[in-house]
Amino acid sequence: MISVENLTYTIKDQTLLRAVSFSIGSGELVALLGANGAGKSTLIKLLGGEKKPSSGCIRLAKKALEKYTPLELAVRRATMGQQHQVSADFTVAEVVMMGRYPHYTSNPKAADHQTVEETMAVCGITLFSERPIQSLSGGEQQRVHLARVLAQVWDRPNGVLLMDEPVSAMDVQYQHQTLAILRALADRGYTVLTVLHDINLAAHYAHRLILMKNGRKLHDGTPSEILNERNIYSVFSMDAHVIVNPRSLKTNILPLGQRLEAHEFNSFLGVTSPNHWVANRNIS
Ligand SMILES: Nc1ncnc2c1ncn2[C@@H]1O[C@H](COP(=O)(O)OP(=O)(O)OP(=O)(O)O)[C@@H](O)[C@H]1O
Repeated sequence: MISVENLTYTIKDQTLLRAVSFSIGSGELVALLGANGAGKSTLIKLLGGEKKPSSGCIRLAKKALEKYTPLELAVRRATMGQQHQVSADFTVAEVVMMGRYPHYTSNPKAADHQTVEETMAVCGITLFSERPIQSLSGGEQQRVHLARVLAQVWDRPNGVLLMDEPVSAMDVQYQHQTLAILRALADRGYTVLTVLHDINLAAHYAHRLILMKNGRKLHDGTPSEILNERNIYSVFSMDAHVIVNPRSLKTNILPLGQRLEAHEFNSFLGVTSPNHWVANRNIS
């Protein structure tokens, strides 16, 4: 449904994405994982039309993105970015209705109101519907924006959802609930690409993972195919033990953690004395 060929993005002589290629079919939930600064958000912005590629091609249903009108794209492709700028005065229901803007001209129709109610219910925010968005907690606000983005393509099972860290502010229950919603939508025909930092959450719900580092795609496959100690180290420079969870039968990683020896800690501070940090803070 969405395909990317040799996508490169350069800004001010800095190449943030290098010849990235992949495709995601209708009915697939793909998680994009990688080190900080790997280029995941840049990729989502290119797919969402917020940035233009320096070279390469993005196709939606085999047609180049630039051949669609903005309205054709808006009713079919919804993006949840990391930052959300809405005026503090809007209520929760009004923010979710913003997702329906591409679907009506002057006033929302009955179907738009029904969509807003359904997506608010799915995201567990119906109780907040008349509250000003700014009065909600960070995780609650993120669920409102999730509902807004879902509302945009709710009646388009051939739609595309591009999500950039959609659960970063959510508690563990809502992290799982959100991924379960995205998985259910993919199972109904949506094409879903989501940036995540939690590898186990990604491995539990995604059909496929794409691992990135330094603007390149390093690994692409099912969780059981690509989550191994070598690949995890190559992307995150982190030792981890990989197991199959005996209850869920999903691939799980157990990070082995890091320990900074005193000389390593001091080297961050540019000093050599082992007791420098403690001595300067009068801590016994
Ligand atoms: N406008 C810009 N000018 C220069 N460099 C930029 C610009 N925008 C992003 N970058 C750099 O491009 C790299 C990729 O950024 P991007 O936000 O895509 O990373 P990411 O994989 O989403 O990281 P994170 O996991 O930290 O969110 C980073 O090193 C970032 O500092």
